[in-house]
Amino acid sequence: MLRAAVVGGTGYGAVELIRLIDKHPHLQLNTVISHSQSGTEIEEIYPHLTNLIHITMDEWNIQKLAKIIDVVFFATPPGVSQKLVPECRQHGLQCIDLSGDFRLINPETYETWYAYSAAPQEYLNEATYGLTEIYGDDIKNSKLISNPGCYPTATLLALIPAVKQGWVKMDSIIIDGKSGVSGAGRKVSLATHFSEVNENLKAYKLGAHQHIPEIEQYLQQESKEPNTQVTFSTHLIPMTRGLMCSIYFDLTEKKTTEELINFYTEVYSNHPFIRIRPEGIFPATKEVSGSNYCDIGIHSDPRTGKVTIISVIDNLVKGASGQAIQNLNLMNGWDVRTGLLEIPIYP
Ligand SMILES: NC(=O)C1=CN([C@@H]2O[C@H](COP(=O)(O)OP(=O)(O)OC[C@H]3O[C@@H](n4cnc5c(N)ncnc54)[C@H](OP(=O)(O)O)[C@@H]3O)[C@@H](O)[C@H]2O)C=CC1
Ligand SMILES: CC(=O)N[C@@H](CCC(=O)OP(=O)(O)O)C(=O)O
Repeated sequence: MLRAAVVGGTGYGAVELIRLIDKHPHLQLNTVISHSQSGTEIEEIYPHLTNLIHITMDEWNIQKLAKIIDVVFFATPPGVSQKLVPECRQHGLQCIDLSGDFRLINPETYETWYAYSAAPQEYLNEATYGLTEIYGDDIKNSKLISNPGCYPTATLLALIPAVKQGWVKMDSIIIDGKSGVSGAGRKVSLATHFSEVNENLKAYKLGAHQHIPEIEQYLQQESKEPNTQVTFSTHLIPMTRGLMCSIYFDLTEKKTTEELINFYTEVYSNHPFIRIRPEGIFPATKEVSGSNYCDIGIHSDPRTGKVTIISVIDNLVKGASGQAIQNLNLMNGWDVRTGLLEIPIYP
């Protein structure tokens, strides 16, 4: 049994981790750390946990923590984990960070897009990008995982197989992302106020989204194409969970829908959380809700020569806490599905 701590206790990422850890056969939730609510029972903040999780949230104290836990999940905003991970690693703890603090290799890029100082270089070097299906071999040997952002998860899983084959014209990629409001976390803001979001659809952070450099970094790495750039637009949609990326690109050589679907099905054949839809069928966010699946539909248009890929995830599961558990499974030699095999909640 591995003993776990979750940091950022009152947030959505944390409460989703608590749900997943609770049903994981090799994990025990030993402590929940809260910056704002230490001393408070978690069920006071989240009554849906009543009679299920009895934990009084605590404050951060590495000396105390190191004696009672083996792994720390950080579900905190940018700028927090980069200060706490070094002391965890010095005590030999496994770390999985849900924030963007360790995702960008170049510290200056992080500082530009996140407007915080970057994490110490030593730990940026140590961190492994936790896009499970693509970097599984590296994840198995890592003790510090930088969990991908939600949009990059849906986007990179959809693009990397074709990019690696050299089939994608790298200057043609357009990613149209849409997210439910829980993607913005639990904190209150005007942008996520009910009356602003309900029966409304709006674009946000155009040209300024922190996931742009993350997507470009990994597409560049996989394509070996210097200065890879993408057009990425994000939209807030009036639902709680779920994220869809509609991705468009030009092919470098002719490929039919059937050829692409067969290829993707083969690439992901040993990856239980990726489901490729048959020709003419495209996934919807509800089809993955509450689950760790990433569902992908592909269409190659013979008229225009353009490919459209639709990729959907639950932002809080495959886009955050589920993928974190999936990575922990790999790090510890457990079956990647452990604690995660769940039929999505439908309707
Ligand atoms: N929501 C999503 O779909 C996804 C989120 N992420 C990332 O995961 C991380 C957590 O997201 P999410 O749970 O949604 O965010 P929330 O805003 O819901 O929760 C973050 C929590 O972090 C704690 N916190 C806030 N400020 C500080 C601070 N200055 N120092 C220490 N702790 C602080 C708070 O909990 P407390 O006061 O109890 O400590 C807060 O509730 C973020 O980095 C986010 O970008 C990644 C992918 C998807
Ligand atoms: C709806 C919404 O606001 N979503 C957030 C996703 C946050 C996230 O996954 O991001 P990081 O961990 O990279 O900060 C956004 O678009 O910024």
